[in-house]
Amino acid sequence: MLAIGLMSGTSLDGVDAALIETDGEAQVRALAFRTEPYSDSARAELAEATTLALTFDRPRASPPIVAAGELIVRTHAMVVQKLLRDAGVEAAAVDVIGFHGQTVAHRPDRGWTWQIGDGQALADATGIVTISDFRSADVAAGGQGAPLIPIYHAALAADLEKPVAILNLGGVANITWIGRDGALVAFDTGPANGLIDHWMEAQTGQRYDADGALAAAGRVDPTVLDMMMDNAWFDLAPPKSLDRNDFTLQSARGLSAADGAATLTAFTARTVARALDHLPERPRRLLVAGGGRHNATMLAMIAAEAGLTPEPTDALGWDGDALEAQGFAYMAVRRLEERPISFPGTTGVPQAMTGGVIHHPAGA
Ligand SMILES: Nc1ncnc2c1ncn2[C@@H]1O[C@H](COP(=O)(O)OP(=O)(O)OP(=O)(O)O)[C@@H](O)[C@H]1O
Ligand SMILES: CC(=O)N[C@H]1[C@@H]2OC[C@@H](O2)[C@@H](O)[C@@H]1O[C@H](C)C(=O)O
Repeated sequence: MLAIGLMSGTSLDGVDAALIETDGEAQVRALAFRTEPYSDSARAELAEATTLALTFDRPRASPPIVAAGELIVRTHAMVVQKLLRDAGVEAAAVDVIGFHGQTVAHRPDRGWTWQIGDGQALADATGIVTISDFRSADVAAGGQGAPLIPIYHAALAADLEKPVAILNLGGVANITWIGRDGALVAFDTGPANGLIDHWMEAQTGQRYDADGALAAAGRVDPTVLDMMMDNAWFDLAPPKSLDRNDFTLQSARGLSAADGAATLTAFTARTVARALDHLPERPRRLLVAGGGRHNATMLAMIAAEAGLTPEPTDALGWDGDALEAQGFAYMAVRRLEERPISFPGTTGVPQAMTGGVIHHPAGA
């Protein structure tokens, strides 16, 4: 099948869109990828929606969040058109879209997770069958609803020596471990770039610490780092997942811009090292995807803390910026075929299950 995957991640940097050809099993061919950055005003609107959503005890239609959802659909419909144009493919040739939407709040402990962006509206706008709301069925069944990407990681890594681990350094970090027998263990490990981005914005007005240059110029404050690590969440055995706002900058206040960047980057590295302790067996390789793989300081700190050299997935021919979007395309195909996307070892759901709601375009 030809499938498009659309991901708007926790960093709120933009919409990632990927076109792949896949059988929903071992075969995956990446055909096209692009990112549509959000404007500053769109980013602000989405950030406000997430702040508001977190104050709710359950998802409910609130005008600013409804408006943010419409913004999500408009942006995603536009990026689908651009992706199709890049690829020289007609909408009619595409079998399905996997539409993650934007997580505004993730509260599996309260029995819900909330991704905005109406799947029916996107199906109608594009004329393509669209799968949305990938996480809710898993949470309703008692799972964490995240991470979901492990089944895609497993497909990509089919021919690699095991055990192997794939680390995504997005706003939040998550790890997938694949054992010799194909067993999957996956969970969120802590913040990746989210806190650093907030720190950079507040301290320097820049959106992120390009290449980790500011962190490289600072010194890690060991007391602040210890304070940040002093959190029982890191001792918790998987399955576990995070909301992008579960950690704050509180402990770093008062540090210089560079020392804060260094300390927050070291925090990400140490939480990754700590996550490796929860794996059944040490992986032979640590492959790394997501925007954080461009941060040389972060990668060096992970190497030092974890004793494993993180290898960007790009060296294997897997575009580290595209994996999440490709993953939702892959999961959309699996949804159509009723194949599982979440597992006891990945989200903690009692039994492997599929997920996502199918929307057929109006008039189709
Ligand atoms: N050149 C770079 N140097 C340092 N950091 C970078 C660079 N490029 C991207 N990043 C970081 O990567 C982040 C975006 O990563 P990515 O797109 O993987 O996150 P996301 O998909 O939004 O998040 P999540 O995976 O949590 O949903 C940026 O916010 C920035 O912090
Ligand atoms: C609730 C939610 O949107 N979680 C995201 C987030 O971003 C990274 C990490 O936290 C991961 O658990 C998940 O996304 C990826 C794509 C996943 O589900 O695998």
